[in-house]
Amino acid sequence: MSSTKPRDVQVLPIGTDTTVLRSRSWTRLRFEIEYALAKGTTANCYIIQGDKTALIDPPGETFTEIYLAALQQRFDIKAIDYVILGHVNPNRAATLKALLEIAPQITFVCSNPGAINLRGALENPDLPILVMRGEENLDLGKGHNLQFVPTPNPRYPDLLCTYDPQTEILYTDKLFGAHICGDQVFDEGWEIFSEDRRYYYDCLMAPHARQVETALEKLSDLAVRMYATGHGPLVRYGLIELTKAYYQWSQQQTSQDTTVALIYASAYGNTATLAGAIARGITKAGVAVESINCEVADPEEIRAAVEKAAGFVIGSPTLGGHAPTPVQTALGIVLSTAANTKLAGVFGSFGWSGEAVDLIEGKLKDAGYKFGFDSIRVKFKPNDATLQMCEEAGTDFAQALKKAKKVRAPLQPATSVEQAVGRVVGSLCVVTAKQDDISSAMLASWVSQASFNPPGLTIAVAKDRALESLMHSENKFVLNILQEGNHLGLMKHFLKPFAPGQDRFTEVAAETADNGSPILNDALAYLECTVKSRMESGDHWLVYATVDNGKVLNQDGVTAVHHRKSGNHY
Ligand SMILES: Cc1cc2nc3c(=O)[nH]c(=O)nc-3n(C[C@H](O)[C@H](O)[C@H](O)COP(=O)(O)O)c2cc1C
Repeated sequence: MSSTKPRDVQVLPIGTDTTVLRSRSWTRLRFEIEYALAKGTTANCYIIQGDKTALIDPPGETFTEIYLAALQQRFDIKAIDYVILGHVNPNRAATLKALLEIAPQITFVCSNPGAINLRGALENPDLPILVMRGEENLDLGKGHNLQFVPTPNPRYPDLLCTYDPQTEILYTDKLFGAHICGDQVFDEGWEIFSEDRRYYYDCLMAPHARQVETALEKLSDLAVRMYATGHGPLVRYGLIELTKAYYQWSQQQTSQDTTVALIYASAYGNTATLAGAIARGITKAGVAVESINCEVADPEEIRAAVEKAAGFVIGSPTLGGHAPTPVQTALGIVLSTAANTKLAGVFGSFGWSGEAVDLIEGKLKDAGYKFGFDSIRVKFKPNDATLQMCEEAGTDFAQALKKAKKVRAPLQPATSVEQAVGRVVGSLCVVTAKQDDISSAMLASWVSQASFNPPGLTIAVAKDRALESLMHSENKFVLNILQEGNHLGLMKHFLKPFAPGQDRFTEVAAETADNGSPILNDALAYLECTVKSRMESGDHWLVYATVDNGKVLNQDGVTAVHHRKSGNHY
């Protein structure tokens, strides 16, 4: 859905006295892991006009101008009484300042941590702010007697939901969103958004599933007809299913028996972005993350998380040649709590000298900890390739923990059922994919034709494969079918362990297909494919793709087939 359409603002009434203004960005947008599906996004703002007028969540500065124009066309900005912020993002400061210039009487409404951030972002210690702790109401008149529910989590400690009993709309900011841009304001045919909503949850919510569960409980008493989300389509039709799914996905995380404590601080968001990518890599390998923002966590919380975890990862920016004090305090707690048999990892963003990562790594090394990945040092803001590397480092970390557990459990011989399943054969293939600066590959034999018209096939991709992140709907890839007798070299190459972010193609002869993915010169045939959908099937994603193009490279060869002893292995 990537497009060159210009940014715009879509305006639609959604309830009594209530209108949404969706600032739309159609371009692919990938500067944080949750945008990896590259379908653009919308920044949703709402206006409620009771006797008093409230604006909820004005967009960031890339929209300031067109947003104000759209607002001015339909509403009297001078008449705005309140601006409610479900989350204070510093990039909204420009829009807020512009609003204040036109309407200096505006009172801001946010949570207590939000108020601290807002005073900083607007560089005004005397800003009029109504702080909502959960007990207070804000009566706009005409029945819009707003209630507020703080739903903090480590990544967004200031998150605040707003409920309007008049319209039964719950303004959820980060909760229940999706990064997708389109003309559809609501989620009619809601299943079409399932993959996007799941991915959004996996990236943004899974690392603090415990706090999501608490938020769901707090919100469960409200009679809600619609979730007015901060991003993507508003949730009306799939409301019950999405709520249930949030419960279920969170429960899947909180009931995992292996967890990693992900402890970090981030002054400007860069280290937090790295933390997000590492968390995604860990959770996709079936290990839970307990994410901890040292700036808001109390020592007991850090201690409990580290004690329970099989491993820990610490992230820190370098500020003034040091790790910030909350990170140093957390490090002290880790060193005094965690047995040195626990696996460790270190990462951080820096500007020029980057002492923080060295300091943390040094102290952990001195204490005898083993590392699940080489320490990650990223200059300022990470790019796509860095995020991929972080995700893969997270997966390696989780796999090392799982392997350590397996070693302790004795190996069982294959059961007769497993042996029988093993008699299902598949062709040996290599799936290759390249999107901009990111590429990946995977040996695959669970491949099968699935449709004649259109020509389509399915591929089972293990959830913890690096390639998995390039196998979402509308992604392109090449299926390289290997030739019997000429397959061992390629098989060996693609089965070997690669370092996080390592290029899989430097030592193999390949050309580029029309869809941008590599074609292996030694393949018997190749198919250029587009992912249409994916189905969750246990520990794999079953990817259905249609074939756009293809060619046999050697008419005399036959397909290499993979014979197995057990259905428990590839
Ligand atoms: C006040 C200040 C001091 C900084 N000091 C250092 C430093 O001593 N060494 C360094 O490598 N980078 C330094 N930086 C750069 C930050 O480490 C860099 O911006 C990093 O991306 C911040 O990560 P964060 O977004 O997670 O807070 C400094 C930045 C600021 C604003």
